[in-house]
Amino acid sequence: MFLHCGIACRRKSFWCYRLLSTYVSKTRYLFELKEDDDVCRKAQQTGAFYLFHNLAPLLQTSERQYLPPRLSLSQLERLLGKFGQDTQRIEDSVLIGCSEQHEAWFALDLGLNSSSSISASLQKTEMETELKGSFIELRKAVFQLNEKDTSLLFTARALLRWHDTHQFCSRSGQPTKKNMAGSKRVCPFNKIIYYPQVAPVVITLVSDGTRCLLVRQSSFPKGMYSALAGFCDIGESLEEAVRREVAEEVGLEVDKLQYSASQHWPFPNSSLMIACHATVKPGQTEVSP
Ligand SMILES: NC(=O)C1=CN([C@@H]2O[C@H](COP(=O)(O)OP(=O)(O)OC[C@H]3O[C@@H](n4cnc5c(N)ncnc54)[C@H](O)[C@@H]3O)[C@@H](O)[C@H]2O)C=CC1
Ligand SMILES: [Mg+2]
Repeated sequence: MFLHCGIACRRKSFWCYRLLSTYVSKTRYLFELKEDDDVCRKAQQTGAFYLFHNLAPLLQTSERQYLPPRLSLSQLERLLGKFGQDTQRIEDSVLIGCSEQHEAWFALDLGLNSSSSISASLQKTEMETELKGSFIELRKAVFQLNEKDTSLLFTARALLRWHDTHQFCSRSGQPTKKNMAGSKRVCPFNKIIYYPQVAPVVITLVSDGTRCLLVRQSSFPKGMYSALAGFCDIGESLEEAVRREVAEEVGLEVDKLQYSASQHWPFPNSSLMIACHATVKPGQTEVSP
């Protein structure tokens, strides 16, 4: 019976192994990196590092496009050495993804004051010269980056900012400690675990069937319009948030709505933008901002 089970299981695991897609294998590896500090530390040896300075990514220009250069661990250690920094600072890096071949990708901000070493912000201009690139505000660079780099740098910015602003336990007041991957912070005093926060936001294109409604905030650059957006309140469903935001901001009542797509948005804090199409009742199209 035992033998039979053993064979069956082995067969089963053989099939499981064979059937694992590259995507599933990558996803499980990322999960392991988040859960196991030793595996993550090992992954840094063969990984690649994206650099930031005060949340602005290091970018190089190539044919009117921006490309984020990647450094190996030894290149990063050499750089830190050159600027008189302790390699301990690498502990501040956060995991942002990995390749299909399991090369792990990390992001490190050299401009923010480090939490794991006493070193302060590194000089921006000197670093730009050394690295043959510029630290450019992500919001300004976004239209000259490809989709894959945008997504990685958005994740990196959001995670780096979250760690920078969540260094203390809100109950004990003690410094919290980040795990290697940066997927959480723990208070060593009372063991509370803090996970990176994402605020759900609805963004809705309202239409009366023939026209759609675009709006602008006074803070927008001249000529910029967008669909209606707003943060979800605690206790609300997605549908309730859309109805409330539309009523609050333009005084219209939503009749029907449909989910369309979603996107992570790291400005100013991490939010999940959930996009919907909404229609108002016929004849009820008087806008009151
Ligand atoms: N991708 C796009 O085209 C657009 C993106 N957005 C983004 O959508 C988000 C929400 O848009 P708004 O019209 O500003 O929201 P909103 O209409 O909910 O108004 C903002 C106000 O909501 C309150 N608020 C409630 N929860 C909040 C939270 N978790 N974080 C910050 N403020 C909170 C604050 O009082 C704040 O002043 C922003 O992050 C903005 O960057 C907004 C418009 C266009
Ligand atoms: Mg709004």
